[in-house]
This record gives sequence, C-alpha cells and structure tokens, in this order.
Amino acid sequence: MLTFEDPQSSLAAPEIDLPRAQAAIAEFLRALGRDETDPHLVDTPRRVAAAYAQMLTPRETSWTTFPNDDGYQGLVLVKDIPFHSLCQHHLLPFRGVAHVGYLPGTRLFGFSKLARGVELFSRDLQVQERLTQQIADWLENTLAPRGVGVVMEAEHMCMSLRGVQTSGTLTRTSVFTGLLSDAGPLREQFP
Ligand SMILES: Nc1nc2c(ncn2[C@@H]2O[C@H](COP(=O)(O)OP(=O)(O)OP(=O)(O)O)[C@@H](O)[C@H]2O)c(=O)[nH]1
Ligand SMILES: [Zn+2]
Repeated sequence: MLTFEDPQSSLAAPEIDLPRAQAAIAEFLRALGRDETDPHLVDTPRRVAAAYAQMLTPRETSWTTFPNDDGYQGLVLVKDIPFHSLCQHHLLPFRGVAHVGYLPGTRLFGFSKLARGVELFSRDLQVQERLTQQIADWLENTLAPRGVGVVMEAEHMCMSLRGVQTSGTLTRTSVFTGLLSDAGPLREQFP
C-alpha cells in the first residue's frame, strides 16, 4: 500500500542566493546599456531577484488526505485552475489553466490540494510536458487512485513576445492514466 508523502519536503528545491541574483541582474542591466542611477532602475535588481525568487517558490501547505469511507467511485475533477510558470528555455512566463482529476481509490484529497499541487510543480523552471507529467505522477504516488487525468492549456510568452511572436496561441498537454487512459464518458468530462 502506498503511504502519503509530503511532496514539498521530498522536492529538493535549489537554494536561491538572492544577493547573487541581484548582482547578476545589475550586471545584466549594465550589459543592456541601462543607466543604473536612473531612480526607477536603482532598486530594480533587488525587485527582479525577489520577483524570480517568489515565482520559483511554492507556498507552504499541508497535504491533508481523507479516507474514502463512503466508497465514492466517481470522477473528482477540478477544472479551470489558473496557473503560471517559467519556461526553462527563455525564463519567460507561460500561463493558462489546468484541469486535474482522479478516480479515487481508498484516499481522497481536499479539493484545494489539487490546485495547490499545480502550484507546487509550476513554481519551477519548467517545460509544459514535464509539468503535466509531474502533477499526474504526484497524484498517482500519493493517492494510488484508479485513474488520473491532467490537462494543461497555456500561452507561452516566449512565443508571444519574441521569436515567432504568435500572440494568443494555446498549447495543450495531457496525461491520462489507469481507468482514464482510454477514451470514454469519464474522459469526456475533461475540457
Ligand atoms: N516542448 C516545449 N517547448 C517549449 C516549451 N516552452 C518553450 N518551448 C520551445 O522551446 C524551443 C526552444 O528552441 P530553440 O530553437 O533552442 O530556441 P529559439 O531560437 O529561441 O526558438 P524560437 O522560439 O523558435 O525563436 C522553442 O521552440 C520554444 O517555443 C515547453 O514547455 N515545451
Ligand atoms: Zn520559452
């Protein structure tokens, strides 16, 4: 039988060295030919370092689960969970919505934990495929459900603001496992 583990403690997030990040941003601004004495820029290295630190740090949470004493067999699906992450290739945000569901076995998550799980894995330098897979693996490993579905749809700023500059495109990724692996009425409940 699987036991519940705290994913936050088992995820070894790298330490963020804020003063070093701040110095690097100051150097970056100099490389961009900016006047670091401009009153609006003077404090920018600190702000940018703090912003990235925040975007790379999930909020602490307790990962409460409950026994499925009533033997609920249906799909639990939390739709339209807003999320944002940072693309590993350009360090630019990608943002969109996640739909996360599972077919319970013996344990249930409080609904909010599905949204918190999305946040937990989003606060990293990511690619969307890995992010989707990590959320699905986490549900599998913590709840041992009869099936898991994770669908994510996001706009990548690295495609919108630079490079190909195709604003508004959405990329959809999905992982389905167990009884949700095959097309059917349960899977059709996912957007
Ligand atoms: N598979 C995948 N690709 C991503 C993701 N985020 C960004 N990318 C892509 O990563 C690729 C990086 O490709 P490169 O050719 O090395 O970088 P680039 O020259 O900046 O590419 P362009 O964006 O086409 O200008 C780009 O095609 C991005 O669109 C993601 O989450 N998953
Ligand atoms: Zn990118």
